[in-house]
Amino acid sequence: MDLEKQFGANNYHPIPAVLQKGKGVYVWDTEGKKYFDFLAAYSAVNQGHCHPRIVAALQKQSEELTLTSRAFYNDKLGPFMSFLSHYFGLEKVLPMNTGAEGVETAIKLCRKWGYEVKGINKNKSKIVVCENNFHGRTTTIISFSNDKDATENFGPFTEGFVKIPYSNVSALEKVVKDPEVVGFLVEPIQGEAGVYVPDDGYLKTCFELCKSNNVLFIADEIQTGLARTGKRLAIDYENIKPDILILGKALSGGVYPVSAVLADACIMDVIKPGQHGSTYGGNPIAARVSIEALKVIEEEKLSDHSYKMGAFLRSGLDNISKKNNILNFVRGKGLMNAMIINDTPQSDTAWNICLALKNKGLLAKPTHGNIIRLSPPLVITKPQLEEALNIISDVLKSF
Ligand SMILES: Cc1ncc(COP(=O)(O)O)c(CNc2cccc(C(=O)O)c2)c1O
Repeated sequence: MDLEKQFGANNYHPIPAVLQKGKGVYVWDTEGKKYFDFLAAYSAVNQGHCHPRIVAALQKQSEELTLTSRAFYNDKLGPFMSFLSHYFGLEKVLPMNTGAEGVETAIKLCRKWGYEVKGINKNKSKIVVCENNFHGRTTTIISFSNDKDATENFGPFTEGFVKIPYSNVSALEKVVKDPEVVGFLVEPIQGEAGVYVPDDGYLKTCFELCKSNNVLFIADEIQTGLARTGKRLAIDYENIKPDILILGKALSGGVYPVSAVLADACIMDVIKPGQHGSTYGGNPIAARVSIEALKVIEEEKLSDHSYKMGAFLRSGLDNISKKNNILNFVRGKGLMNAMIINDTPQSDTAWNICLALKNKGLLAKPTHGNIIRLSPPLVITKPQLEEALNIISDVLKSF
């Protein structure tokens, strides 16, 4: 911890736990203390820490071929692209590394489609986004953030984005008719803002509004995707096939940075050789690890399991909130949930609750003041949830 403080940029404020080992839903600190991991690296470790099949894929590929760049083909990328295309039902895949790179790729793809297919005036494209969004930390992405911490003194910002309130159909209806609007970028559940679940039907209505106005519907499923919310993708709750799909985090089961952008050929083919890419994008380790990570989700039926365990977790938390007014209420879908603490966002109550949870063997972290996210690896079992609920109940009783 001290070395990080001495030599590291001060760009995080971690819960004071120094972790050394992880397995399934558990992590251990350097003193050998065991914790439930209720953050799962913000939904990057859906399959559980160090899943043996995913680690084996990483190990095997790392002894064969790690990186060639896209100057050549490699024997793992085609199978990766084919697997993703069939699994998500979109024709083409553009592989990148981090979530933000995926979002940036989607923005560039949507703009280019706007000029070359929709036919809008050069450099006039607009992409609609939602207030309180979180899509990453690059300069263009924070250009459409309204979070002061994310934007202050990082200007000048990228133009071409229109912000509207989340979960508000008429707000989209007003702006989507503008002929220069080329896309609507949305999180199916707003994760970083505090696990805001939109009204039922919101996403479907927005999708239809986009369709009827020749605007691309861009689903950022980096945090909500891959069984986290109890479905393969969060948009599956409303049977939406997005024009552009962005994946990341658990795409590699937390063992390697992998992201990907998917779209049908009529959109993806606007990108020509030499117009976009990345050194590590589509490398053989990323490809082989991700195929295994997706197979684990499928074969271990993690979507159904996440759905059932999420319902069990929320009902347990609802029972706690009935007996303890420090827990205002709970919200979420599948195993993407948050506890809303009955105090002001400016108070440090949620932080102190997380410190107390840590001392009792459960790691969680507040987002935006009084909201504590609860997103364990999806492999968590009912007995483990019962034990975790007892820890949460005991801690909340002491506040
Ligand atoms: C919905 C969504 N979109 C994009 C990103 C960016 O992904 P990358 O971080 O891989 O570039 C996210 C990331 N989500 C996220 C959640 C919490 C913390 C942090 C952090 O930057 O420490 C990131 C996300 O939750």
